[in-house]
Amino acid sequence: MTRFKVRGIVKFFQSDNRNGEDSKTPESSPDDQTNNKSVLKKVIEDLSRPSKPENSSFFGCRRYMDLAGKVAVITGGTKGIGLAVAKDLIQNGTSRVIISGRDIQEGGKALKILTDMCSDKDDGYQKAIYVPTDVASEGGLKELFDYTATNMGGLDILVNSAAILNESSMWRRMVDINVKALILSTQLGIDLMQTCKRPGGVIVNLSAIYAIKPLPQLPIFSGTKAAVRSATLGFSKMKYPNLRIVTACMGPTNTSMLLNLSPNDIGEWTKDEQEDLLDILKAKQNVDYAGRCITLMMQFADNGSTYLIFNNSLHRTKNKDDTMFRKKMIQKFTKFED
Ligand SMILES: NC(=O)C1=CN([C@@H]2O[C@H](COP(=O)(O)OP(=O)(O)OC[C@H]3O[C@@H](n4cnc5c(N)ncnc54)[C@H](O)[C@@H]3O)[C@@H](O)[C@H]2O)C=CC1
Ligand SMILES: CCC(=O)/C=C/C=C\C[C@@H](O)/C=C/C=C/C=C\[C@@H](O)CCCC(=O)O
Repeated sequence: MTRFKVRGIVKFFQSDNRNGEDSKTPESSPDDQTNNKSVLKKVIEDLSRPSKPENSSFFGCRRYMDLAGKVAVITGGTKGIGLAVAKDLIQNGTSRVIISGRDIQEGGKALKILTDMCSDKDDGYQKAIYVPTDVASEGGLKELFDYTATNMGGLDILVNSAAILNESSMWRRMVDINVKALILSTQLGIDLMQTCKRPGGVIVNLSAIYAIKPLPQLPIFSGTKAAVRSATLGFSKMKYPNLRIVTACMGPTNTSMLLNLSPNDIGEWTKDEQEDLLDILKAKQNVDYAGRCITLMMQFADNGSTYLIFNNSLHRTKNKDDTMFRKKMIQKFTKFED
């Protein structure tokens, strides 16, 4: 059990990241394992500072957004991390949670889970709503935001979780869904949050740890997630009044794609690459923990901040402006001298 306490909110998480993954790991020497682990450890140390779950504040942030009366839209909310966020929002008093996703059967199942959760404290209106949407379709995305504007009168929370992982000839679709759709959704979210009766809100865009340290096995996926991170930071620089736009870099999380992954899926890579990947995957985390962290980000995170949710712990990156070419950043590069 992991105890997670923030400003009086106490939640308990069952950590399941040790569930049998060792049995899937191919043999490697203890030295190799130590080396891989130390590389990974260094990446995390370099880019983040450890969370302090028992702290009475969230990384010293003073802001707190009350979820009561809020309307949330979650793209890719019918499964995995998106659904975990939806559950967490319902549990913590969000008034309306709209989940969207392509697959109607999946949407129906997710809606039942959410509806069952809120039936005993229903205030006479439907808290969870499923809107079938293919985010790859511009028209479909616009309909989702039009629906929200018309039926909810505005939007306070947007989580862009919809994505796919496919490095095959389908990679163009991956770019369409992971990058183009997320950018359009962010723009539509900003527009609605700006123009509704209660202007402002928070947008959380889901990136990946591979945006920071690309995986050789997933170059295109890593690239899409780097684009998400950078575009999100760029949007945050526009400093829309009362609007926060933040990035969650996800580490491997127990969702369907990862649960079904076996070492055979790892393909023809070098031994070092395979072990590096397996080391990362061994750190897979509880999906509900990921959902909880994303809600906390919504409530507390500063505009433009990036958080890493990795191995059942939450980290905030040191630099808000880490993609900007500042003097200090330039010093990290070797200058060309002829
Ligand atoms: N699970 C993990 O280990 C990691 C996840 N992430 C990111 O976290 C986010 C959530 O991932 P998971 O929950 O693991 O994935 P998942 O596959 O469990 O769920 C993805 C959701 O996106 C939806 N979706 C996919 N294509 C869509 C489309 N064209 N239109 C509408 N909805 C669509 C699916 O229906 C599903 O509800 C993604 O952005 C993913 O890239 C990043 C790194 C690691
Ligand atoms: C929304 C889907 C998504 O982004 C899910 C991400 C889940 C996990 C990413 C990461 O933690 C692990 C990936 C490991 C991949 C390992 C092997 C590859 O061979 C899989 C290739 C899958 C593909 O091409 O579709």
